[in-house]
Amino acid sequence: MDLTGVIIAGGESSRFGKPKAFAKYKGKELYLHAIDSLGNITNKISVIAREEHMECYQPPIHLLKDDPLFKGLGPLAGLYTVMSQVEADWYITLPVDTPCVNREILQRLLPGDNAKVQAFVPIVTGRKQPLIATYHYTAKQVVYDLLIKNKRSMHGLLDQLRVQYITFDDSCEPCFYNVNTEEELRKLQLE
Ligand SMILES: Nc1nc2c(ncn2[C@@H]2O[C@H](COP(=O)(O)OP(=O)(O)OP(=O)(O)O)[C@@H](O)[C@H]2O)c(=O)[nH]1
Repeated sequence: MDLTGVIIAGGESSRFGKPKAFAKYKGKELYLHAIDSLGNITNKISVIAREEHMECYQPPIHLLKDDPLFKGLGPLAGLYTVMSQVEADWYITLPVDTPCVNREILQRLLPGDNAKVQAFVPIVTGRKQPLIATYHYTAKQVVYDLLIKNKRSMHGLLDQLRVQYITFDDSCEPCFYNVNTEEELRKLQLE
């Protein structure tokens, strides 16, 4: 199985006030946490970053910027970018701001035998987590069709794919925590 890891890091970090990718959690930048987590399951990883930050990542990293057609249209634009520029059967996505996702979680999202499934998506405490999920390359056209109509919702994408939902125990919720503000990161450091 050809699986590419995708770190979605092209957001504005407006609530955080500075680029989240380079904020430190437990002494290490958030983007490096994401690389380490995905590195447990694949050695092919692409980071979809903002153009103005390309120089700030430490090589060797495969960096991409949003396809100009959909630049800034949210995480869906990041998914489209990697699907159109990196050939793979499957893409496993991770936002740059979820430093507690671990190998056990990602392993449960690896594609299974059901050839009809186009996405494996976690559900935790009743909430779908489409940003931390695995997508088949056949989803690319669906992503394109949404973005070209300026539809940016990842949940909207799920509505149009054959999805297998993976339900996680409520106790896993902290692993899915995503950091939006500096205050949230400070609190997380204390836990
Ligand atoms: N490639 C790409 N990634 C994005 C884009 N917008 C958001 N993301 C990423 O998607 C994930 C979730 O983004 P949000 O938390 O909603 O947005 P954010 O820009 O990080 O933060 P805010 O500006 O405070 O909303 C983060 O990892 C972002 O880096 C985009 O337009 N392109």
